[in-house]
Amino acid sequence: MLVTLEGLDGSGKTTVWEALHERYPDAVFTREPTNSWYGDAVYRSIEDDDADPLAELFLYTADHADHLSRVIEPALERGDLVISDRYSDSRFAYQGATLEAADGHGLADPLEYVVDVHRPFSIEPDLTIYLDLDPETAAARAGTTNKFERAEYLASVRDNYERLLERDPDRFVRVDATQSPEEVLEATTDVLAEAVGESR
Ligand SMILES: Nc1ncnc2c1ncn2[C@@H]1O[C@H](COP(=O)(O)OP(=O)(O)O)[C@@H](O)[C@H]1O
Ligand SMILES: Cc1cn([C@H]2C[C@H](O)[C@@H](COP(=O)(O)OP(=O)(O)O)O2)c(=O)[nH]c1=O
Repeated sequence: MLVTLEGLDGSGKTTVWEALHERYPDAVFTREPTNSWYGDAVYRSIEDDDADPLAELFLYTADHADHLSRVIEPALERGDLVISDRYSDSRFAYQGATLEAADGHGLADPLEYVVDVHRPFSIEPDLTIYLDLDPETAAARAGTTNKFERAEYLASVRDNYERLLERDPDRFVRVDATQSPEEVLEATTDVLAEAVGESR
């Protein structure tokens, strides 16, 4: 079973993901960007304020393809529970917003384009937990250390996440990320326990 955690920078994904290690000791914990050299390339791009948005999309997507074949597919074939801190929806929301800000880069609907790029080869999560937080609080928590962590940009990323939730209401579960870390963890654990129970 593939579970993904999504949300704006600073929404508390990594905090929850780390706490879940203890609750699900047998699960495979993974993340995007990954710790491979593809992931290193992605982090170089994040630090580059002038990165071409389309080039950046394909760097992230290369990292995702490698993540699928090296980590996700083998784990799912073994029947493991996989919990990923960010996954394809981050690309749909973030690169959709970056391309949109670049006048769509000639694309009629950047978010749909990014979804289409993934469709032939990617694996859809069984469950996506969306940590919902307003962009101002998210940017403040994240510390605005990179180009993606500014409130204005995060507002358009959040709009994209809302589109994704609307088109896929059965896969997404929204968790209110303004709650305390303990409450966010409890809500996430409840959702996970139900989903894991159902899949047995
Ligand atoms: N529920 C919460 N309420 C307040 N602060 C939080 C909460 N969850 C995480 N934080 C803090 O916000 C910052 C970003 O959290 P993090 O888990 O790294 O978010 P993300 O992985 O989504 O970027 C960290 O300093 C973390 O301690
Ligand atoms: C996985 C992924 C991340 N990102 C962005 C979100 C983050 O600003 C940055 C690094 O991701 P991450 O290390 O998960 O940041 P955080 O823990 O602050 O949420 O990359 C994308 O734009 N597209 C993607 O596909």
